Amino acid sequence: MTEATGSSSNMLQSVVLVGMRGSGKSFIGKLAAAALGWAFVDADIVFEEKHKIGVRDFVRQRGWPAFREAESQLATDLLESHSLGHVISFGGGVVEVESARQALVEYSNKGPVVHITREEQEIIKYLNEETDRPPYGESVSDVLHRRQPWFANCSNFEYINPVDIRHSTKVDAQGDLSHSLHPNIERVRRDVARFFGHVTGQHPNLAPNLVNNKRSYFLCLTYPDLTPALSDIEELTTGADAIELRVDLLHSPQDPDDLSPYIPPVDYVFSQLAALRQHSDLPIVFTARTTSEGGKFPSSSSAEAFELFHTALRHGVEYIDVEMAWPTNLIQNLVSQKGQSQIVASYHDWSGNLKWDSKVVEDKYWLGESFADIVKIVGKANVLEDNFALHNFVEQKRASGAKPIIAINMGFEGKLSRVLNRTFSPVTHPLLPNKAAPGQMSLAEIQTTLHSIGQLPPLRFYGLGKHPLRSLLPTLFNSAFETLGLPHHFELAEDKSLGDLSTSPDFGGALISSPFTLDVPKLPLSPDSSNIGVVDTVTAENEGKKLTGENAEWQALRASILSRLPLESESLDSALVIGGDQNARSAIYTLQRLGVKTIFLAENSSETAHQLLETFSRTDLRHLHSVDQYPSNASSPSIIINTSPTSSINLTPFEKPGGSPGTIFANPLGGVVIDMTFKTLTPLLERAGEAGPRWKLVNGFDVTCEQVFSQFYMWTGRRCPRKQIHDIVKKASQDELLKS
Ligand SMILES: O=C1C[C@@](O)(C(=O)O)C[C@@H](O)[C@@H]1O
Repeated sequence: MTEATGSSSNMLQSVVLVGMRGSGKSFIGKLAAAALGWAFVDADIVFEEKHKIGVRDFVRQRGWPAFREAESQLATDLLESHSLGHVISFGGGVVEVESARQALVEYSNKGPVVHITREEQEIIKYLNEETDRPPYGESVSDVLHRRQPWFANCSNFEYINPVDIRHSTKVDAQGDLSHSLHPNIERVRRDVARFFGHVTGQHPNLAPNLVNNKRSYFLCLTYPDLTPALSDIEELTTGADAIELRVDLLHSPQDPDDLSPYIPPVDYVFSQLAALRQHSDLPIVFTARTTSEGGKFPSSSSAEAFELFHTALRHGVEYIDVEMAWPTNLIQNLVSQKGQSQIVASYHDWSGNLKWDSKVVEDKYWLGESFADIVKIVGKANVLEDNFALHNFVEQKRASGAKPIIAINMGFEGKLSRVLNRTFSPVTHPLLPNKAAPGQMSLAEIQTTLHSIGQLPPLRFYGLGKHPLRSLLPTLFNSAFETLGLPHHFELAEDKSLGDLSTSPDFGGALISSPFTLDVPKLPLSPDSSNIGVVDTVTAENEGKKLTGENAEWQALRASILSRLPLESESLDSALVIGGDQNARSAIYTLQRLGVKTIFLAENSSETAHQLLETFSRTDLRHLHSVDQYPSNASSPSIIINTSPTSSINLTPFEKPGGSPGTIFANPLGGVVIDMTFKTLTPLLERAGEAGPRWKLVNGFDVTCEQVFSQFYMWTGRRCPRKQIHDIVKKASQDELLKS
């Protein structure tokens, strides 16, 4: 098996996909290419273009050996000619030829070769339904088993295709607030983006707060089997920066309970990881805590531990916790293979005898520092003063520009050290079956304590302007602050000016709705809000001294679309924006950023339309005076956004049942229809619903939820409790009073 690539490789180095026919290489490859903004190359298609004959016919006319030779020649050529900025998918049989295997192994020393895997039964089912490719002349299962070791040897990463084709037809949704109705699309897209962003180094999935030296936390999962807890992962991890998978605590339900010592089987560990990845894109801290350091992993089983660690790197795990007591040569080898992932060097002393000002601690620190990205030292406090000694040690190291350090005292007396620790504080959650260590606190408990001891100043956030859901905003933000134990407060300040509010040192930020949106005085703008020309959020840093104007709406639109857009919609040829008022700017910008080729704007005022055409002059934006002018020869849109409840555009074509105008809903793959009106169902959404279940419906409430998530993150640097917000908004949307 080749290993994860060293960090010196070029980050534009193309990604190569190998794996069995039917494992989903093209499907995952196209999603990966879209996420990276790279081009996708299907080697089979290049083969057909080059040889002017289909793969199936080539094999029929010239036989398998000739095909294999031509295929492996092409593979070697492609690795050279497309070595940068591409996602290249190779035919499953490429590994049958020795020279192609060698070329892949060589390539894996500089770029990612990803083995796409999928359950055997899934592959067989898929191939039984498919007739385009030449028959093997042997059973799929035999072919799979023969090639399996080659795939593993030639690749340095592995990605488990998360799409369960046996269930994928059930992915459907109506225009309801609940995200959980269409989880697969969102999860698959996010997971592919996370994995490929990380392994290419384009967007390493590392915790941003850790990088910026802000306070960061990881949640320690203590389940033997995560399956029953998966639906709670979002709630459990709210506000956290990473998730610790305590591999030593995993126990397969298929193994007897009393096996001791117990090492969870590799397959079990990585199927648990894959399941976890489907419920969170937070970075994972992969830990096999040994019995001598307080865990359950046999301390003498270094070979098994390092097999797990190397496999974790292959699966794109972001942080690996390596105890300093493991053999040096094994550690060094792992470090040399870490690629974009990071190593945490850890040392635990449970005895209660660890002295933070001792040579032992100093030596452990420098040992960890010599090979890891983060050093973790955990002792046990007997008295409160043990935490002061720990704190002094950390502050000294920090003052000398040290690497990030996690320093904790276990035990009840050690809680203060958990509150003061800044980097990756391990936290628990009330819903977990048990704590990973004595004295562990929840994230909310730590925040509340930080506030009580004067370390987390309360900030004030304001709602300016007349937001359509203004009566709800304080509840949304304040309940989210409360859940995370943050001492902040949100209030409406509709008649106040940003200038007056932002001079106060406790100013945390503001949300701005029209009529203020366009004339925020001389605020430095983020690149997005400056391109859009609309500010709806103000963030404050440096005790309010550094303000920035942001746009959360486009982020909300992008999230609403990406979580619903059919996975098969790989190229977005066209989209329709209805109405040209202020929201149209963020809508057009979102579509542009998503790579939509042609955007039609239905707006009856030529003046309004022309202003937008000028702003977005680099986009292929075409003006229509009405929706039914949508050209019959243009491809049907995959995304339709009605931007305004008071749109001047005539929506009567949508008003009568069955009356969908022209080709608007004709896209066979369906798509996403967003009506930013604050009604659960509008004529546009109703017509889209009639067009079939492939159309996913989004209303103003849905978009607002996403906007709140973005604003909350911009203000606090922490993820918002999503379900809680959804529930509040859903309840409100059912309230007749809000349906104005
Ligand atoms: O190393 C640590 C710290 C810890 O032991 C604690 O004290 O919170 C919890 C462990 O899960 C983690 O790996």
